Amino acid sequence: MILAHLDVVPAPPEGWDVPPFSGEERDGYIYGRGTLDDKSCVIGVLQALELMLKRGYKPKRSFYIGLGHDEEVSGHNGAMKIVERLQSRGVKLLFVLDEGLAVLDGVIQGVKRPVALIGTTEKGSITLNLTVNQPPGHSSMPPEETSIGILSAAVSRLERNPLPNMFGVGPEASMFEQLAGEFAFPLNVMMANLWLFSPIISRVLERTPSSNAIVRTTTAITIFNAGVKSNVIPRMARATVNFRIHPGQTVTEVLDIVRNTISDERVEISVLNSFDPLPISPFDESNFGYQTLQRTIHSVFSAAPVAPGVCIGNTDSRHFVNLTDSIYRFSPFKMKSEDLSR
Ligand SMILES: CCCCCCCC/C=C\CCCCCCCC(=O)N[C@@H](Cc1ccc(O)cc1)C(=O)O
Repeated sequence: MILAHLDVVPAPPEGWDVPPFSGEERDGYIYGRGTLDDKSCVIGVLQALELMLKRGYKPKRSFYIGLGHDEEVSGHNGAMKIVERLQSRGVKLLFVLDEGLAVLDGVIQGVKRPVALIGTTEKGSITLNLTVNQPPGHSSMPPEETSIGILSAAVSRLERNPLPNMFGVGPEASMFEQLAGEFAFPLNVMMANLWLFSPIISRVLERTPSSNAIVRTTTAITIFNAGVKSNVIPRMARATVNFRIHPGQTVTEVLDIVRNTISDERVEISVLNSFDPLPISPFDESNFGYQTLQRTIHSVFSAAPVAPGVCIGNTDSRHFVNLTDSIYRFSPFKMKSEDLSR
């Protein structure tokens, strides 16, 4: 089964060089909301189908295409409904392919050639609301601590105490082992001997946001709200924090650590949503899905080396775990490091 999604995140007008829904082409890039995520995959699938129909191609086995319309808000009415329908028909899938990792060109420090990473798992997630309620008042006679001050301190403790570096505990180690030959000396020797060098490598990886995201559960403060007037001390302050859980940890473990880090009973913690990291899909030589993908990537991307990786974002494919044990996340395009912020 091949998945992609039609919806995009909002596109407020400010900050765009071109209108966000113009799809304008400039210097070899198409600009527009959702170009990467996930219109390119949708168009790729549709064009392939059109070509196959035109050529009268008869596939050797049945396949499904699933185009979700609400992936960006967790896929409850798109992907989940598709899964329900397939389950009611007793369908089992050989493998699922969804958006995810890509052919990375210069993204992994020390690797010269473009390498294709197939996401064989994806991180879990927890979204929390942190709320502080303290007596309101007039700014002319402030108390020692306000709701805003207490909440800011809690949020700052979370940022200053990141969750532990888990390099070597999760599947990201297999990625570096498989890519060892792509690094120049002495990194090639270090990657092939992680039993000895993983303490050094893990420290290097945590220095950059994209590689830090693969070695630990990340903490992102995404919403912060309090106050309505400059001379009024508000009763309530609230922050939203999103954690992306490393495959070596669980929701329960992360929540325990977060409670200990905040360690302030005045900060009420409520879980808005959470799920554990996804199971690791097989990537051995006998796995039909992984091998088919690897062969296809080799033929399209000039024999780029292929390795399993951890998808740091979440996808609709996470809803398919009861239909198959083989879920792969790969978007068929090249990504350079400067593209990560696009
Ligand atoms: C050693 C260095 C390795 C660096 C690897 C970095 C490569 C980055 C390449 C691609 C980024 C991965 C993006 C994956 C697709 C993410 C899709 C997405 O945006 N999802 C959202 C929304 C969402 C979707 C489904 C859910 O169930 C929840 C949320 C997200 O927030 O994750």
